[in-house]
Amino acid sequence: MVSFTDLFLTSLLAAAGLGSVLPPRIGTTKDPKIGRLSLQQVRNPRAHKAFNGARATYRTFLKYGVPAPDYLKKAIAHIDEEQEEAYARIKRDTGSAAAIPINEVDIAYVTPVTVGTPPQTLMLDLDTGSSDLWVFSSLTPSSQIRGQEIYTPTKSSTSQLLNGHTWSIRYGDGSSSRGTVFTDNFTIGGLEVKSQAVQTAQEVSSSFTQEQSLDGLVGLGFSTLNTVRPSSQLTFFDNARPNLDEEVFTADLKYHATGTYDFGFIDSKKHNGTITYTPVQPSPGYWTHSLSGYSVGSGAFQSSQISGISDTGTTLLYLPTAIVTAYYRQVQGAQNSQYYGGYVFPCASTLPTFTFGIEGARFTIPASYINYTRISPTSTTCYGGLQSSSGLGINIFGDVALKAAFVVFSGTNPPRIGFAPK
Ligand SMILES: Cc1noc(C)c1CN(C)Cc1cc2n(n1)CCN(c1cc(N)ncn1)C2
Repeated sequence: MVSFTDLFLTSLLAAAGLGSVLPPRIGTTKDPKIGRLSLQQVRNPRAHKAFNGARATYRTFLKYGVPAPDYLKKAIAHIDEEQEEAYARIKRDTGSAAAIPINEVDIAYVTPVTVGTPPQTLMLDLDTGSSDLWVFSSLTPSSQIRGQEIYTPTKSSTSQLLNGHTWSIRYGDGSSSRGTVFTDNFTIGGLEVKSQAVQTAQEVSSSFTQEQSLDGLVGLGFSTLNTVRPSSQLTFFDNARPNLDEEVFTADLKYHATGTYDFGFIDSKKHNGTITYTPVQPSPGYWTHSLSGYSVGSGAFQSSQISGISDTGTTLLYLPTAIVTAYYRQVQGAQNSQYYGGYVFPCASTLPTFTFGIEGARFTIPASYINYTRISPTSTTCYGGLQSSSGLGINIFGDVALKAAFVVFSGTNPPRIGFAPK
């Protein structure tokens, strides 16, 4: 038989958050035959603070009506104080920084970062589709620099040459860069990584030279894709992860507006409703996952697993030809132009929306995102934000799709990616 006193003590300790130190709490089942009460205990889920023994002893004095000695009350305060200090010392890092479109059609987004001591500020493209952190630098030939900010390692007291290491990268559009490697302090949005591998460009292709608003890239793909040799280097996220509150970073990219990248936390003010997660295949190193299907305008949703990569460094949405033709079939005057290298249509066309599925959730890309840009400032022909992936060998969920959602890149084990409405 369980006495009233035991029940009282148990409920008192549970209420005091001490339930976690008790054997499991008591559930109740009544046995009609013998009128006995058997109680199965479960943990108090709310008991997350450390145990204060002095407080437990104090309560025992109370329980038996014995005045507690003064030293006991002081002991309770001493233990509480030390526990609070301990919690404060477990510093947990987070960061938050702007994602600024570099031109009027959101061709890419750049984020202010600092490198070195004293800090040198550069505007870099955070790119989940690659894993090299490279910058225009004092080692880049001046003929290849046109207005970009550069990192000068010799001006940083914390820079160190990574002797004998080089890198070379080529992107999907044929643009490329290569060079040498330093380590230095690197921060994004207040989140610092000491001794981050910073790849200094000794050569960049003309398309980077022409992009004066972009001083380099921060690869946020998996570190397996890093091109530094003889030993590959870790991405900023992989270096920061052990100190982050949560092993995540989020992308809140916006149409013709500045959004944010957050590291180490999920800002509930940036999304509405639930985040739908889906598994990520981390090999060979992209954020590879599947869509659960699509629909065009108000058409019926077509369920089908569409594997691809969520890539913040790619401007447009590239999907299988069958889906893309189904979309542009709804657009009067649309055609797949070899001359312009993709689907184009009269700029005055009324475009349908495009909806993609993540598991059971649905995300609709507004027509305006797909009316991407005029072929030229005076042209009446426009280029689509949705294009065929047939030449790429992979489907790419680029910025046109990602800016329609709040996206959580979760470096947990196993990795996963989450999409939420916003
Ligand atoms: C193109 C383009 N994309 O963004 C910008 C800026 C441009 C303009 N262009 C003149 C310059 C340029 C080319 C690239 N970039 N910048 C950024 C990285 N690129 C990627 C990343 C990635 N994950 N996948 C494919 N390419 C290619």
